[in-house]
Amino acid sequence: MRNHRDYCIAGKVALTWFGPEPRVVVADPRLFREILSNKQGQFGKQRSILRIERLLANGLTTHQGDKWVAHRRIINHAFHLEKLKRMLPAFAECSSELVRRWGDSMGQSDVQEIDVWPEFQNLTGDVISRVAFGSSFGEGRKIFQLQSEQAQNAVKMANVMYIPGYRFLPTKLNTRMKANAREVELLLKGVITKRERAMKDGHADNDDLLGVMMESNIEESQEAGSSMPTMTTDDIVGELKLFYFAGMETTAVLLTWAMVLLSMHPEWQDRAREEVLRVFGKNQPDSEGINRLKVVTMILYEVLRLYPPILLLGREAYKETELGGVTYPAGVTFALPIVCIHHDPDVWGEDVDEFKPERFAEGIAGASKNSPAFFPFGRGPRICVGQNFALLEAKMGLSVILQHFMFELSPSYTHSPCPVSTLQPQHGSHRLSSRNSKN
Ligand code: HEM
Repeated sequence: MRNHRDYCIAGKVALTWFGPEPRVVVADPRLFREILSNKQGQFGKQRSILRIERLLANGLTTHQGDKWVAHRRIINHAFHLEKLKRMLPAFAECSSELVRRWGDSMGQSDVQEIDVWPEFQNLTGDVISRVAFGSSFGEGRKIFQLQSEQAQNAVKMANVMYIPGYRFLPTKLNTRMKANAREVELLLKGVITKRERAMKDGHADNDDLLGVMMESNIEESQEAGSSMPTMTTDDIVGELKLFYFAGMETTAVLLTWAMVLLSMHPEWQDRAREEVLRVFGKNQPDSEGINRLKVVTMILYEVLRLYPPILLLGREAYKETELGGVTYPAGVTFALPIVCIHHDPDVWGEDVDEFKPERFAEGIAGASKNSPAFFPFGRGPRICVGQNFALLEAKMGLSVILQHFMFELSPSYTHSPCPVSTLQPQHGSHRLSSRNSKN
């Protein structure tokens, strides 16, 4: 290997040592795009991260090669905007339940402190349970609770991961994780078997994620001329488990930071509410109206720029590769810090750390200097399959809240974004004052 100076390109690439592998940190948006686009197929997901992800769910994020291609095609279909429109009533129902609960807990008073971070975790868990399973929402909810516990356990486990073989020891944590995994699997297989039976009998309601995924699984295998479905039941279980991990906390932190920033910038809160009331009045938001929300979209993009839920992506050179004029040996890992690119003054201007949704007035392409540098959902073939889902969910949630409440930060709030599995408010009890909107 050459000396580390060889690995620095224009001050935006630096070599660091993390664990047993050399890591190259890439903070140049052009190289960032080149790696994520992976046109020559030389980059794969970082193998050490894949091992941790597999502990939680064996799904799209951990698949490689042909299996990933086949699954991605089926899942893309399930997350297509047209399909998501059919799921909109489920999004609306969960958001309305949330504001109903907030309203009830306020009783006669005008002002109340609400800890929105756990509230949004519950909301996004409910949404994924309802959107994924439709009428089997009850089982979905139980799965969501178990998966939330699994995610917390996985963070604990990652902290002791460096002890070789530790995860195979019968510790309390390992035993609990195994028991949870078994229970989730049983519940999911039960829901899938029930749905398969209903599909055969011709009375399945296929407007949910599970139904759409099972339908496109059958279509895909028919197109390939195979009598066997492309995805097995175990594969579907893996993908459903993944949706909880990939989609729950990410969207919950997006909504949380959106509430924080709109509390800090009441002028933008007013503009967003004005838009929501102009488009929907007090009616339930519909997909046609959601498409017309320009201010709310600009706000969500700016929140994702300042507080990207996923801070860093990892790629590994699976073979010797040339990048920015430097040749790297196979096995080098590239750390792609989304958060650094999103806070680079050379890319966004001197006001980079300010909340200015107007940057996105002309869309994403025009928001940064020279070339697009907005990567909250990644980029290239592995780009987040759930980004339409997440934005629809966030727009629905925020619109319904704005229709019913005005909000400001509680005096007890301390601003301290903290990277856990996602970028979260460190002081978990994240209080905000809310009161009924006079509009
Ligand atoms: C604000 C919310 C979200 C953010 C910021 C986000 C971010 C990301 C990012 C950065 C990646 C790329 C990872 C990589 O390249 O290694 C990704 C992948 C993925 N996301 Fe999301 N995500 C969000 C919501 C969701 C939702 C709601 C779902 C599903 C319900 C979802 C499902 C997935 C899946 C399955 C992948 C793997 C794609 C693949 O490997 O082909 N995400 N997400």
